[in-house]
Amino acid sequence: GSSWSYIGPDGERMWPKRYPFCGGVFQSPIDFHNNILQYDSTLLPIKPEGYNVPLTEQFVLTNNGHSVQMSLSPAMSIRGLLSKYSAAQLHLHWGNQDKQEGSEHTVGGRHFAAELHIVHYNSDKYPDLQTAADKADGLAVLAILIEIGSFNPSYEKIFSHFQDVKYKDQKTLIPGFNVQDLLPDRLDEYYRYEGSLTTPPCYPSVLWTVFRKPVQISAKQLLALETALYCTHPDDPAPLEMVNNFRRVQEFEERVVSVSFRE
Ligand SMILES: NS(=O)(=O)c1c(F)c(F)c(S(=O)(=O)CCO)c(N[C@H]2CCc3ccccc32)c1F
Ligand SMILES: [Zn+2]
Repeated sequence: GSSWSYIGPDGERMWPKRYPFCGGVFQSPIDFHNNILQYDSTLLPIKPEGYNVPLTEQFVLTNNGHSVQMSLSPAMSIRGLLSKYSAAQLHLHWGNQDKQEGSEHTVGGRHFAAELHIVHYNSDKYPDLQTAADKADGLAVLAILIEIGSFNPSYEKIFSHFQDVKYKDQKTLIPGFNVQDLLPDRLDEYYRYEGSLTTPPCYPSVLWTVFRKPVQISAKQLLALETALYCTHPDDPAPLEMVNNFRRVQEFEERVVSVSFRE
């Protein structure tokens, strides 16, 4: 029941009034353009561990009113960072059927169709996501840019359940699958910077890894994402479609984005 939205009186321009960090430093998302990128040869490939979750396990898919989120197993983690980061949840950001440009991060000022975020917390230092969420070294989010192309059977393992989570607070169970199949194949090529949660409370606690290579889903899959879900409860007299749930790119002065790739 958080009191913020992406549109209207509680929209992103008003977030800082209730959530001061949203008007603070190190805010995300940002635009990746040439004169802020710096090659860093020390950046290691991201190494997912425990991502291949057996069919016998289940993920909880929830409509939380802002996005559709899938709980992840704490047995899932990523290596290659200073600490071990354990997976907590994944969720998506997208546009609408008339403007299919709903990614949060942009490249050369261009939006992708959508963006997947896999949220991890520093499990070397903190017991859970809530404790880690407001700590400077608390979170690591993997961002996967999504473009229109061929049908993606891995994303379909999530998308095929949208009819069961149409409305706020609805949940359903998804059999385990290899979450690594949601990632592009090049885990060694990415943008890296210190930023924030892109939703309130906007804590500046996120080490962002945005993969250079986008993944593809079909036009039909993207349309399902853009038209299936509502921000409101089933009985709400004023239903609100869950569309355009992306924050605009933030000012990025005197900050550098490290890249793990040359040209
Ligand atoms: N784009 S993003 O990766 O920054 C990001 C979101 F975009 C987003 F929507 C959520 S949420 O939990 O689904 C809803 C708002 O908290 C979270 N969840 C985070 C926000 C802070 C927090 C605290 C406890 C549990 C989850 C989260 C999030 F980290
Ligand atoms: Zn997100």
